[in-house]
Amino acid sequence: MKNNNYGVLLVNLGTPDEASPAAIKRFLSEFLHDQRVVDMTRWLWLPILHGVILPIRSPKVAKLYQSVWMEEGSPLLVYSQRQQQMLEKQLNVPVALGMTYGVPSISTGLAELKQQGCDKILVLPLYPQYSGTTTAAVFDRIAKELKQQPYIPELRFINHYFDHPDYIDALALSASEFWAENGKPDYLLCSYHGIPKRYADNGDPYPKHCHTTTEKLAEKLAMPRENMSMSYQSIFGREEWLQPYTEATIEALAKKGVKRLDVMCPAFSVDCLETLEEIAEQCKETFINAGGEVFNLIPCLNDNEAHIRMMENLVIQHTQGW
Ligand SMILES: C=CC1=C(C)c2cc3[nH]c(cc4nc(cc5[nH]c(cc1n2)c(C)c5CCC(=O)O)C(CCC(=O)O)=C4C)c(C)c3C=C
Ligand SMILES: [Fe+2]
Ligand SMILES: [Fe+2]
Repeated sequence: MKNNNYGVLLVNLGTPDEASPAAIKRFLSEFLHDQRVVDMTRWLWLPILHGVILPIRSPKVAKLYQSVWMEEGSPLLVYSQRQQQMLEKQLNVPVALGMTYGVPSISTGLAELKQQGCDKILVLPLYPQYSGTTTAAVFDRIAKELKQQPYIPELRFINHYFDHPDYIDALALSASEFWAENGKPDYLLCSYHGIPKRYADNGDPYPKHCHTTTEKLAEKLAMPRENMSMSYQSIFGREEWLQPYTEATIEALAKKGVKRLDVMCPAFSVDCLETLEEIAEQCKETFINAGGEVFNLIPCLNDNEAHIRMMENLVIQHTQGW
């Protein structure tokens, strides 16, 4: 390996280590304790979390995870590990994987890089669109970890890549390759993970980033704008989230006469519960029940060659001078 003394920490959200209610409860508990994710006053939120959400949601969500679980484990982890291995091979510098919640943690990822002699670290959160709920949560974890160390490495942090030409190209290529094999749909919907609307009103740029990604992708695909739009999925809790909601959009499209619908999920770097179950299973059922005929989830970029090349270029750009 080259010895520039720098390493890359790839970060994603994290996932349960088993598809059992107990493992999911552990994961959700860590995730939903983070005030970046749920900002409600602690004395109000903690009784709801421990008294209602964890006991009720864990067994329910366990069944959903079981429906997408792969032989090697949770899809989010399996694809993330492939990305780490491929990027390391491609760059020929140490690349470690760390999850904000669960294992492998950010702490073990940083330790791995330290052990390999890296005193410069580039952090690449695999969230193309910045959100305080995801990207800033990564930053918090890194700061918390390094707080305990006498020597901190030189750090660089990639905030977003929602409009990076290589990212847009990778998305466009994955759609065109999918269509070359399966034919073109009547309509393409870009479904992004949602956040509470209030967070955006308070300055989270996430929806602006999602809009830009969609616009640039539409342009690149030369897709007529009447045949393409965007929406937000994975609503949680009672307050209003970013609109339009994915499920209602899909139902309306079927009722308007769209027979074949393809959905892409550009905010997800890898396929996971939210794409493989919520979109490919639940939303497909909604579409068919409302009169649609053919529904496809275009897979996430996962370990696509173009996706790894995009990461490689991001790393090269952000390590100039190292
Ligand atoms: C409670 C609020 C949540 C916010 C805000 C939120 C933002 C957010 N999440 C992702 C990416 C992922 N989320 C995933 C699962 C997931 N998300 C929430 C809640 C919030 N997400 C929950 C409770 C869960 C767990 C499943 C469930 O109980 O429904 C995942 C998948 C993880 C997996 O194991 O496969 C991803 C990825 C983004 C990008 C985002 C904000 C932009
Ligand atoms: Fe989420
Ligand atoms: Fe979901």
